[in-house]
Amino acid sequence: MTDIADVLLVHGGTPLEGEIRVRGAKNLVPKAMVAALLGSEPSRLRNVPDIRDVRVVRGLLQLHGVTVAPGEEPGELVLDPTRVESANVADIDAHAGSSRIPILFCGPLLHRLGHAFIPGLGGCDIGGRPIDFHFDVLRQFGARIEKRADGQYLEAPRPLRGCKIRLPYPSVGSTEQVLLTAVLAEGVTELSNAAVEPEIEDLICVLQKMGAIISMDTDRTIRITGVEKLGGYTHRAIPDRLEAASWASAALATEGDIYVRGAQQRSMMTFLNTFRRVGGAFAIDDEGIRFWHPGGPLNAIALETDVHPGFQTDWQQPLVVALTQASGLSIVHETVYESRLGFTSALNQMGAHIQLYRECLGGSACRFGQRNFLHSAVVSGPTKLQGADLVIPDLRGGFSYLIAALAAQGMSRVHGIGLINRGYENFLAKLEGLGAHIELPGVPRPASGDAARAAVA
Ligand SMILES: CC(=O)N[C@H]1[C@@H](OP(=O)(O)OP(=O)(O)OC[C@H]2O[C@@H](n3ccc(=O)[nH]c3=O)[C@H](O)[C@@H]2O)O[C@H](CO)[C@@H](O)[C@@H]1O
Ligand SMILES: C=C(OP(=O)(O)O)C(=O)O
Repeated sequence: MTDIADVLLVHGGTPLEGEIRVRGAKNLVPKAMVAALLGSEPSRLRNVPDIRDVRVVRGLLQLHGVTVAPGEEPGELVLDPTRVESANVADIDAHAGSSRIPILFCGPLLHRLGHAFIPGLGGCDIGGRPIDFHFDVLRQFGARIEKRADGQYLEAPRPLRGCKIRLPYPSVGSTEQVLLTAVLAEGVTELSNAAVEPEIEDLICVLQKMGAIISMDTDRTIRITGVEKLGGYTHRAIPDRLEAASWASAALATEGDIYVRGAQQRSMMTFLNTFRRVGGAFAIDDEGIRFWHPGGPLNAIALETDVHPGFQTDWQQPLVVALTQASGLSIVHETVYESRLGFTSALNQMGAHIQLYRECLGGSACRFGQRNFLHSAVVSGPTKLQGADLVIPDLRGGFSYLIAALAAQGMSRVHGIGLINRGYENFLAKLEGLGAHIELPGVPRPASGDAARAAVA
């Protein structure tokens, strides 16, 4: 049963207007925290958001003897890895919780301790999310992996050695696994078909600051020359382009106007082009990006998710809500995850017309085409949305339901909002600051000035 404090009442129909701030990227910050484990000195990470994935990694680092303390400026963490130690596997399991990051502890712990443990992983339920590439990679470095009832146990009988690896698909996590393992492995590692998302580039920046030698070729090949020792780093995390795009989609779907302080053009090029094709307006300055609905009808588009520099899959779900308001037929082809369109059935209950297909609709045939996955959608719009009872299925799906509820007429009851904390810092205060009419049953609303201040804090 859903906890009462986990239910949000949303009174829709009011455009979201005002300013919010995004801080460091969910898909970089926890990994930069793991990288600190590789150093022989403390590291300083800035622009750290207060989200659940950060708390999970903080807990796991502390279990391994890393001191994690606040730094001088707000949102700064100082991570001291000088006394790394083994942790109890039951404690690791208890802390790993909802995040996928624990698998990235493998390389650093194999280097520091000679052994590691992978607990059950969390992360969004948007596909099978196997970890076979991670295991293949770790074995190639020389790790031994043993599956037991409570998780996977790893050991490095000899120092890990650099190797030549080709990923079957440019997986973000597997690329990071290679980076975090290769930097202290003996010799050279060559990784081809690597993922090159902006968060991966930022992780490479972190590792380079620590003393790693990493080069990237134009053909998605990354070369890492192992070094004997790494120092600490001081780094400001890149802003969260996924959260920024979610607020942009919220502005469009609610016919609103949101200035996203911290949003950066460079990492959002593809999103911005798509947003403009749909008919959204934006203006970029040095501090952030303003997104708004310029009035008039929105345009239906064809959209295909892909690895960077393609349209990021985590942008897909929030934008689909805006596409329910566009005139005509939009086609969405999800090529990264096989089951990332299930959230649309609740949108249909609210009045949207979204039909799912097993075929690859759109540009190219993808890995899911000849299989039984509903991974393409046709969205016909515009449709008026009505408030409904919604149960949040995953992180971006959850934020999408908030957008849909805010765009809808009447009241929605959104269950399971705790999940949204995994990737959206302070989202309730941000919503309040943008003028959303929301209520947590049994919890008094802050004064509107307090909410507006909290939204940009
Ligand atoms: C914490 C984090 O950074 N999460 C992001 C990361 O997830 P994550 O790193 O888990 O995603 P991957 O890029 O690894 O996954 C992409 C595809 O590769 C497949 N795959 C992956 C690994 C493996 O061992 N075997 C395998 O088959 C997956 O099932 C999926 O179909 O990148 C995704 C793609 O940009 C984003 O949606 C997630 O927000
Ligand atoms: C899929 C996502 O994250 P994770 O990999 O942490 O589940 C996401 O951020 O949308």
